Amino acid sequence: MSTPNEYRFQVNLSGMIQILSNHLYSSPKVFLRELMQNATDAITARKELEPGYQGEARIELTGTGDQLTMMVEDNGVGLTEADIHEFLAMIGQSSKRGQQALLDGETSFIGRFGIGLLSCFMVSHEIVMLTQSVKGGPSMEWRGKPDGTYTIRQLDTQLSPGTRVYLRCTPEAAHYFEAEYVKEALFYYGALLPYPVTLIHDGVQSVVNNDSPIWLTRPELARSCRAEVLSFGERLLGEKFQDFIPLTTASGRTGGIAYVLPHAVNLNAKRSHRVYLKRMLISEKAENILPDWAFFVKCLIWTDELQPTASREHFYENEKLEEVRSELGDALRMGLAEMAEQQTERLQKLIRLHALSMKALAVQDQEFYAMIHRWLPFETTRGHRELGELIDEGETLYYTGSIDEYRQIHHVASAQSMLVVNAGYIYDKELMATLPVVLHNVQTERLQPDEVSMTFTDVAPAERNRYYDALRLADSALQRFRCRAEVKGFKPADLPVLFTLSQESSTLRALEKAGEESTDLFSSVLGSLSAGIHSAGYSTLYLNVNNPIIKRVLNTPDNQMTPIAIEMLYVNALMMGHYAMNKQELEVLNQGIVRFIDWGLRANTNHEGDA
Ligand SMILES: Nc1ncnc2c1ncn2[C@@H]1O[C@H](COP(=O)(O)OP(=O)(O)OP(=O)(O)O)[C@@H](O)[C@H]1O
Repeated sequence: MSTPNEYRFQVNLSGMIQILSNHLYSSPKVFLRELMQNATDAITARKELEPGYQGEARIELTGTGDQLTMMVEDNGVGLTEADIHEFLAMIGQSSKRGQQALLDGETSFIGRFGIGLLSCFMVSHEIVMLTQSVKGGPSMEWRGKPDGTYTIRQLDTQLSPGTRVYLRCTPEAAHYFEAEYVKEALFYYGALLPYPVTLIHDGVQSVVNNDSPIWLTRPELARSCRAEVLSFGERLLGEKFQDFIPLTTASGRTGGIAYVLPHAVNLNAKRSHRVYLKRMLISEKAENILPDWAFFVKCLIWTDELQPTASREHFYENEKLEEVRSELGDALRMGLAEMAEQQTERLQKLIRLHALSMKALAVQDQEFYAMIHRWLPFETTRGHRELGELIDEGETLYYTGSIDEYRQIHHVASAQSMLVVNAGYIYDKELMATLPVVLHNVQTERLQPDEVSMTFTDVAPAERNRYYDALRLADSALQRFRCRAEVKGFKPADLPVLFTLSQESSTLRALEKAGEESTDLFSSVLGSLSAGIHSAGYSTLYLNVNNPIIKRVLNTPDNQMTPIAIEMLYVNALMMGHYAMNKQELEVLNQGIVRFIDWGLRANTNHEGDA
């Protein structure tokens, strides 16, 4: 057997660049972020060698058209010839992964994957780097091409330590090299950088990041610089905010500002925050850095302890992230608690705008619920009210468990001034159920629609006897819907009937509806399930003796008209209660409408004939 020959994998660099640009980076514009990160890391490395060293970065734009060139210069550590061979000539190799960093995942640098520089090939056909290491040696030039070839040469002149990267734009990327665009992009990525970033164009120099405000590193000071914090948020996040909550953590290695969104947000809206790693913008879409309930804020967060993924757009889901997320959540919660104690008007305003968020949080945290409960809004039979007002009424708080249940009873309940909360919306049922646990002097009780009938007035036996014939006709008309008729008096008088379902009949209706829409096999399974609850599954159609139409129906029973009128009132009550109708009920509705039109027209023709 011959010995196997050993070969080395070859990398198709242009193929890899395609993959990176299509799958890793969201847009070619990220090349500037990668260059700024490298400059920042180089300055950090130099500061480690020379504590107190003042770093800076300069970005110069020259030329026009296809000669448009960008130069990004830093006064960081630079590279020796050996460094170039080790780190620039080898994709995936990075000078930023020291032994310790590998062991504990901690590093003072942003880069770690050894691929960031390749993003420059999305906007340029060549990367030229001139560099001088602080360790000495000659100044070097490295030229890399997207086909994977590169050249290295020693320069005749000695540069001062640091690195310059030159890129000449491709025609498609010209936009990313325009001065206005570059200025905005530099601010976007580098607004918080702790060293000056200067843009030079047409002989004009401008520093794009002014001095970092003090509250950046110490968010607890932000409150005393309110106007400045708000205008900073507006410039960075493009929205006019009116309120914010500083976010601090115990370690002080992550912090930020949570700007309260000035508009209500959809529960499903993406909760993306802007995160700076070592003061450099890493992600504007970080979704996983705050708890889910924090959808009423947009945050600027800075951290030096989390690890970004290679795309930089997310952070690794690890224990550290979990810890930071929960600490930031606590800080937000504490900010709200402080408002509840000291600035109730501010909190009230916030809750009005973001009630859903507050309710989500209150469901999770009873202490918080107790603190803010007074301002939570609910829909009730007495209009939209805040919970504090409802509690002050001093009554047991009745609530329904679904919107449909509420619809069934709210006419009757509100006509009788009965206070019922519609707890059918998200979180409301849980909040009503746990309220007595949170506030011991408050009673709540879930109301079933059939319990509302208890507030009806009974009809005297003699009067009831008079309706015997009409009720018999009504019962037999409703028999096939497993419903019975009952006469009661209730308000409002213009409500002719009220339909209520017991728990069993509600299940039965749902099973039957599902059966109609399922395959034969499944519907027979559902059929056998429903057989078990048939006997108990009767619903009730309450006929309101105070209503003029019902009075007429009850007082003039008619073998032909009464059953049809009762059937129509029955389907009408189903519609009012938002029940899904089965086929049989829909047929009744259709036939009834046609019949009534027919009668109406006939009656009209007869009148005309009379005339
Ligand atoms: N401005 C610079 N100054 C000094 N060294 C640099 C500079 N830019 C790049 N390098 C060197 O080139 C290497 C490769 O850079 P590249 O941006 O591709 O990857 P990285 O920054 O190490 O990691 P990542 O892919 O996570 O950004 C770096 O590890 C660093 O050694």
